[in-house]
Amino acid sequence: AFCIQVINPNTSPEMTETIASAARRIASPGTTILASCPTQGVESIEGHFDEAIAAIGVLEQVKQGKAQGAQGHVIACFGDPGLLAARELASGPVIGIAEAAMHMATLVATRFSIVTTLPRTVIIARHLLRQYGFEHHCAALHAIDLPVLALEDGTGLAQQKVRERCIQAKREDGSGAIVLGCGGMANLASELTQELGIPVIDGVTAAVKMVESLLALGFGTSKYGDLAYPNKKPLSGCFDMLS
Ligand SMILES: O=C(O)C[C@H]1NC(=O)NC1=O
Repeated sequence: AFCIQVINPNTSPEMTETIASAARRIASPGTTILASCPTQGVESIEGHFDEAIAAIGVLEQVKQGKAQGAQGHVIACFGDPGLLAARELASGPVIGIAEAAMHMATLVATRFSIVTTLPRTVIIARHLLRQYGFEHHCAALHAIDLPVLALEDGTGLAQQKVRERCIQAKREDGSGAIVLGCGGMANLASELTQELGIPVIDGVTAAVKMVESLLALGFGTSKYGDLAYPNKKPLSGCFDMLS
């Protein structure tokens, strides 16, 4: 039985719920999901500035999750904000949804496409592909050109745009799989997989299963080298919460 913390790095309660329900749906029977989002920060993450703010909230949540017994952590934002810093703080595995979805896509197809929200986050996804070494696996990146919280506005427009973009990507890119580029798309993957007949991969569910796998294998984050716990030093002002 595992306890896995799933962190929505933005402060949207609706998106936290979307993410939490996807994580709980896929979790093994014995796995408890602790879903959370930062108490302060930014309601959606749509660029480098937002990610810098969100990363502090991720660290605060990881610290709290450890205290609540979390054995592993998921960072449920497609920019994987604060991933390496969170790995320094954590004992258990920490997996970002972008890396999780990308890894999974490479296991089932030779090429994958990414469908995300805004054009500017396409650029950030490109940075991640390079950082993770998946550039040559990714055939194309697409944006639905709607803000992240359009996924939670109840109109269904963003969901329809994601569906259209996935259909277009399958037709045009020659990709065998599609990666959904937002935590708020977590509830769309299984229906789109059925409709398109190819793996449409959401990073929230992928990351939960990867954390479960690492825990089942007895692996946490390696604390040898640059992911060792941070050097002890006084943290001033609002950062005291991270001491
Ligand atoms: O980068 C994106 O478009 C999506 C990313 N932003 C956010 O607030 N949650 C996410 O998954």
